[in-house]
Amino acid sequence: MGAEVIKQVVYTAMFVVLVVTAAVIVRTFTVKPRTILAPPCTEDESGFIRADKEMINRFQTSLKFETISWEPGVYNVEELLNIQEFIKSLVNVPTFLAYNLINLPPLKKENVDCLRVIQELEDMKAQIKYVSSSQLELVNFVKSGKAIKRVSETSFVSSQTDTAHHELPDFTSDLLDDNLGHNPDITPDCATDDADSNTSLVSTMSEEELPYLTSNAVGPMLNVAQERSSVLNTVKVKSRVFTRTDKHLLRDVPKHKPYSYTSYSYALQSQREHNQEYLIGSVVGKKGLQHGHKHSVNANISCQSTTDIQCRESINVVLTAQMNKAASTSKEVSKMNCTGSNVLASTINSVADKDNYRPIAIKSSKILVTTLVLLDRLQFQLDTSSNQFGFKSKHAYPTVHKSPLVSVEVIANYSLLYTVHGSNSALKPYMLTGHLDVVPVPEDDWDAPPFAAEIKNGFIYGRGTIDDKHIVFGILEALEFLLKHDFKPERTFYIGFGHDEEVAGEHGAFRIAELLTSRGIHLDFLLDEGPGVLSGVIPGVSKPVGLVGCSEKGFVTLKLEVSTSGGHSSMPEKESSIGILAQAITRLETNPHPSVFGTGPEKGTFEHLAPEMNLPYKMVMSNLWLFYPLVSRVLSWKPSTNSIVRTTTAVTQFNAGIKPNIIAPHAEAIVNHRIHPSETVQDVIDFDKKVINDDRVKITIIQSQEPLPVSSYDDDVFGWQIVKTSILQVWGHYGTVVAPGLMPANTDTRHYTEITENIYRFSPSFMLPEDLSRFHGRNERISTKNYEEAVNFFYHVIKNADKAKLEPVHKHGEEL
Ligand SMILES: CCCCCCCC/C=C\CCCCCCCC(=O)N[C@@H](Cc1c[nH]c2ccccc12)C(=O)O
Repeated sequence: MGAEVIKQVVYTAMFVVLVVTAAVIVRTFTVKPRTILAPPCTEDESGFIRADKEMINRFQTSLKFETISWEPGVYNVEELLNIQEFIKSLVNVPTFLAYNLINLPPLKKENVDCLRVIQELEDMKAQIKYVSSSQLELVNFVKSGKAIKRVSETSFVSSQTDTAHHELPDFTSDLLDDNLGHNPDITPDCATDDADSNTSLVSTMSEEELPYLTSNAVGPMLNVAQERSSVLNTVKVKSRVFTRTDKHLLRDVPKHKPYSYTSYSYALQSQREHNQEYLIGSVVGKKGLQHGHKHSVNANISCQSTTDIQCRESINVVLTAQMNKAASTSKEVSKMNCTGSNVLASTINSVADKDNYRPIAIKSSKILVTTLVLLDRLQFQLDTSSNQFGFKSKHAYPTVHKSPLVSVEVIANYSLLYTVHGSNSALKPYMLTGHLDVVPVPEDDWDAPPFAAEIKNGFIYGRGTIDDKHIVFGILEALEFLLKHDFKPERTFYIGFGHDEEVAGEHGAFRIAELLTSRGIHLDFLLDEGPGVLSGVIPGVSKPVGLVGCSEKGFVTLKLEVSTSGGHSSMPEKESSIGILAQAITRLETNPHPSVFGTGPEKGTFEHLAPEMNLPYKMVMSNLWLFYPLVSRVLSWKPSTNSIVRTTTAVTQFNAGIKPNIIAPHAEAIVNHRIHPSETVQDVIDFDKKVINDDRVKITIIQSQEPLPVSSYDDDVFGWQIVKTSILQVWGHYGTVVAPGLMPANTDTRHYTEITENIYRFSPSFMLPEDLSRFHGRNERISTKNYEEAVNFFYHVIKNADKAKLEPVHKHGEEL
């Protein structure tokens, strides 16, 4: 009886194994590859855009002007010093660090630490070029003709410039020079005979001479030319004067050091309660010979007043008097400290003295500045919303910027929204997005300097090459090419370049999306950065894979805190805050969130790729119904593939302790989870609490985002087909296959979910496994060939998307 049962069981088992094996074999050999829609794009095909020297050069130039997004937050002095260390490492590279240090109440003099940091920052500024946020405010002010209201009280402190290299024009000078001549009444004749011959006049700069202006500043600046004469009451003083430093004239502003080529702007802020208006005056000048020579300068002094009549009158009178005085004593002018810059500074100071205005000095240097506001706590708020971008889009892409089909809007001061108007309003618009900012470069051991855009062995090295400037400039190149070749789109499309993607896009992409929503715009699809063409990254596939992110993981950043009583280290308790927290962290790391492989778009990845895989993989991947646990385990081995099978856990910060002999009363850590689409923020927190299982560990949410919806990757869906076809047109000749996938990191797309259901994430970068660590890491680079491919990819996207629909597709592929 027993033997009979065993026999039955064995036979049944053998039968099951046989059936399963047969099913596996049948399945392995019947899964069909997905249809390739488009023919590969060959070099002779009309429309192929060749990356000539100029194109590469434009891209290189863009890489030299970086805007680095710092995580906003409150930093203590030590942290600030670390940041400072980093900033120091940028000295001597043509990099602009755009940041604001903001803190509000006045600095207490007795706060030695704070003063020390500020002094060091000041010293540091002598060596670094900054991009000014205040410049834009100046421009906006001039444009609007009315006051700029500031949220907080701020003082603008200038930076200095090393003139030796990377000469860049000062756009304030251009702005203000244009104003000269509006009021010929006040043109005192200052000294003219002592000017050094090396001193060249700061004359009005032509557009051609301003190639590196920030696009966001250029836009409003150029528009302003026609308007400004009518809205401003301009006082012009053109003079040749002598200069020394003007440090004693600047109130509310730390001392300046001598400078070599600088322009100045001064503003008065009304202190009247409900009347916060600005008066802005500017001096631009170029200093002549140094070292023992007279410091001659050719200065243009210009003053635009606000709508505050009293203030305006006041400054006009004082300025006129000052300049007349300078003119009448021209030979003595250097002695009396009547200088191009300080005439205006002293004028403003006198007005301030008598009329209760608060002077604000903006000393700018070419493309410049940081805004440093001194505060009374040992803390500084780093405000990343004031970035500027130094790429020459307007000049490098003249057809785009002059085309009547294209309109450009500056959003949230620094982001850009292009609308390319199509002729057929029946066609739903689409959108291409990218971002202008980059992450910092903490390491200095790159194979080529991170901000020099050097080409080595066919690769352009530089921060931003793959994240994300190849997209920004790829799009602009393609559009320039198309418009030059008389492309007139039928379908309207938008191009959005956010300025703060690296710190979550809360200002840039958010506002762009908000604007589009307010206009009632609904998009057919949107394409943003994402995985790319991956070669050797996905196990079992030898062909390159064009992986398109059809969903994006969510995230939750948690703060874990433990507080204990602390005390003397000679009499410790059994457990410390550090020990308790370390234990919690260890528990989290040793208990990863469970694999949910196959419940999100990663399933589609393998459905698409199984037919392309080598035999053992093909068998396994074609039969996920059987091999799920095995595949999930194998994918968990490598960080890149592990990221798609589960919610990941990364402990990113740990802070505790004050001194070797003090028991740390407080320890805290930051944990960053990326959430798989089949889980929620709450699921993650519940899991963590269970794993930590210690009430002494306080958990708070710093920031979170639920995973994003999964966009359709059905072959009938227009946006998916556009992206897929365009990938194949460019990379098809390598045998590339396209597959949907899950974006493991976050992008700006989360801000656009209300205006389209179809969001695709794909970066036109060809990546080998070792390239994945270049994102935010060392030696970020792109080959010149790849950059050419990126441009051609966007060319095809724009061309393909202009069709009402793509050719019918016959579908293959099935559920695995
Ligand atoms: C079998 C499949 C294998 C899958 C392999 C996956 C390969 C992935 C390849 C490339 C990944 C590219 C990652 C690029 C990331 C660029 C975006 C980025 O860096 N984002 C940052 C910053 C960020 C953006 N938005 C937010 C919102 C909230 C917090 C941070 C951010 C990031 O994600 O941290």
